[in-house]
Amino acid sequence: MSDVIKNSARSSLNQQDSEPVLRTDDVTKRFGGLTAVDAVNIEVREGEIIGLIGPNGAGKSTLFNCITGTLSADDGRIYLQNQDVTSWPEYKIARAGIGRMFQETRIFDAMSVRKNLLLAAQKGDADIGQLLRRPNESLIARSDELLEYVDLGGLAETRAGQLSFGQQKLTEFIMELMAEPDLLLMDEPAGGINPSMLENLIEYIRAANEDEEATIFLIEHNMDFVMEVADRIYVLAHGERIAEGTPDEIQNNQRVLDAYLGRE
Ligand SMILES: Nc1ncnc2c1ncn2[C@@H]1O[C@H](COP(=O)(O)OP(=O)(O)OP(=O)(O)O)[C@@H](O)[C@H]1O
Repeated sequence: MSDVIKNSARSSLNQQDSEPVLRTDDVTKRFGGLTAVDAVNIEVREGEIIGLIGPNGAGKSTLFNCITGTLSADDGRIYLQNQDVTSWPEYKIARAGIGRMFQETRIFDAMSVRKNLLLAAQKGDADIGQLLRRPNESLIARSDELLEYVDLGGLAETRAGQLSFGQQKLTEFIMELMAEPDLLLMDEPAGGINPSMLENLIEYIRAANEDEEATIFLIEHNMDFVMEVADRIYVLAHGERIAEGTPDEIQNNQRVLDAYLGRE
């Protein structure tokens, strides 16, 4: 599996022509006198892997929270698949096709990996008892397929609490994919992952992107990781969008370097 990914040249996929899955139009969020997100415009197109970086306190999490409806934006608009979702509640945005993977894992330790995956696939009004007692075959097949993806094939019946932190993160990643989101937001996926596993994680994210057509928007502090995995990167500093470009462009952008050195 990983060889397939390694050998497949990163397709340019004509993403420039694809539809925006997510678009923010001058999104602004204030906390008292502090403008945490200041008229930020971003666009994530179908099939892209987009990075969101910036120094501590730049407004990255606040922007994510506005997109998912966890916080409501004070100004500006947010569009999901061209639909204005700005004032929608969080549950409705989640149902509209946004998945979110957090830094800390949210797995049920006492349940098997498989049950965690099946639960993650549930739609809002599913009968959970029924889902776990008599899961449908296609969901089981999908959970098997995704477990193979991240090389956790043998662990379906293992109690999730027995997995290592890295394995739990991978489980959480495929839990999100079970629900087939139009857009997956990932909050520091590389955080806490040991260095030897980082290359694998990059391959898994790319595999999901290429084979599952998952569109991914991720916050990341690990520069090597984000430069390798992302097609394009947005940079925030003090709530403002200060740059957008390919990893090469961002690495050579003086304004970005200054922001990280505290010169902004
Ligand atoms: N609920 C809140 N109430 C008040 N201020 C907040 C709140 N949430 C965030 N802030 C402030 O807004 C600014 C942006 O914070 P945010 O967490 O979005 O930044 P970040 O880029 O995600 O930072 P980090 O990389 O450190 O996680 C910071 O100054 C932070 O202190």
